[in-house]
Amino acid sequence: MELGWWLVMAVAVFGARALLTVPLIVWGLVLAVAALDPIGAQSNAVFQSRLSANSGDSDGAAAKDNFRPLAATVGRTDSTYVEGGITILDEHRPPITQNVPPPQRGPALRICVTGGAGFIGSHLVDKLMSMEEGHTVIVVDNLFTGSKENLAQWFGNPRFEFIRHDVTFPLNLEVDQIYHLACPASPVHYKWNPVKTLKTSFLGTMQMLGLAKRVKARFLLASTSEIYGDPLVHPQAESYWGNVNTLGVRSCYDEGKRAAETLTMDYHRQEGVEIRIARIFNTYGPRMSLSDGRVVSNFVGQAIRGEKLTVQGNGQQSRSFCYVSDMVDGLIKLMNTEGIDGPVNIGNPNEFSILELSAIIRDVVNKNVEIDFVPQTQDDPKQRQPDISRAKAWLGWEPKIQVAEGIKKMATDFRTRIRG
Ligand SMILES: O=C(O)[C@H]1O[C@H](OP(=O)(O)OP(=O)(O)OC[C@H]2O[C@@H](n3ccc(=O)[nH]c3=O)[C@H](O)[C@@H]2O)[C@H](O)[C@@H](O)[C@@H]1O
Repeated sequence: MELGWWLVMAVAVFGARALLTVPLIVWGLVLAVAALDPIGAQSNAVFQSRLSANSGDSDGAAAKDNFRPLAATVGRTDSTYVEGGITILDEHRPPITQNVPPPQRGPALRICVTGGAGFIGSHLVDKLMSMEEGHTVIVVDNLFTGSKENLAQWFGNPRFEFIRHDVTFPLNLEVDQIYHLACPASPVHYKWNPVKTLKTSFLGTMQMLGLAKRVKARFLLASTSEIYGDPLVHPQAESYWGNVNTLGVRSCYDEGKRAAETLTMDYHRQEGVEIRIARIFNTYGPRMSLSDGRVVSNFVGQAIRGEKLTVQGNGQQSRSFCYVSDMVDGLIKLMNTEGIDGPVNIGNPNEFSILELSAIIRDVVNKNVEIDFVPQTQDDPKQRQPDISRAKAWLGWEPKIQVAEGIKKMATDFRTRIRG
């Protein structure tokens, strides 16, 4: 019988729609046979040549251009894969689950820096982002005292993220390390809203320790020399328990950080969280806020503007000043050194009275400014000098930058910002 009659009969018996499925079934059978083809490369070559023919390109290059480029799939550079002799487009690729070794965990870490938009925090971020390991850095900051400008160079970098967040509230992140710096550190700032300062120290540390526990991250607390209060032992070693007024105007910060240290140790002892406690002594450098209120930034700003240097009290009280790059190196060493078992002072043991500091700043920045003696603030510690034996022994760290050199660098930055 002629083919036309067969067709008329088939439509009458099965209907037109069923008839259309026949070519699809035939095509499926062809594919199945091809899958069993022992000479897969041959079928592949046929497939490739058909692509080439369709594109009018004899060597297949133009046809390949139609494929989605493949990014990072276990060393492959093309955008097809061959299975059973058939080349399959990338978008139809099944998940690769067999015969591929799991990705090796490299030294690049996901690192959270709370308070990363602040003075020390932003310098720490710069250093972490610049390290050859290729770390990803996630800054968490509510911008109360910090500023996005301090991080301007990193916005748009795929290894950098910024989260505007108040650390007293819960936060979920997947990270390997947490540097917890978030808290106002200038007496002017922390005394402005003491209740919030205490909440930030305690609740903020509690939230971030909870996160460290959940994701098994190593946690570094930025504590402070202020936990020694008005010290009766000089210089201050980590073994000294301090002399703090629980009721004074500075207590919100001092006692807040002392409670934060206790909480950190308890999360370590009770929950097994890997912790580090850095007791940070007075730190200075470029990028300090012009309205920070601390002595070095006040004096450098005043000297540049030609104003009198405001020495509080008689200027005989002492501090030991650490340049910010030394501080950041110390923090990173502390975080990454194994076997640390207790707090570590990070600071520069070179001690100066505030009057001596004013003389250095006049010498380096502006010899023509005068001193203005103004009232002393309540509970101001009379002396402070870190004993850094532990940092030397445990971390192999000690500061390198002398005060005059550091103040020169800081003055360059302040001049630009003050004079524009
Ligand atoms: O810079 C820091 O890293 C430290 O700053 C403060 O501690 P404090 O030592 O009181 O810092 P300043 O406010 O810079 O005061 C240092 C001394 O300079 C004096 N001062 C301050 C400002 C000023 O204009 N003139 C002046 O004589 C103060 O009376 C004080 O004796 C914080 O409380 C610490 O947590 C922080 O670690």
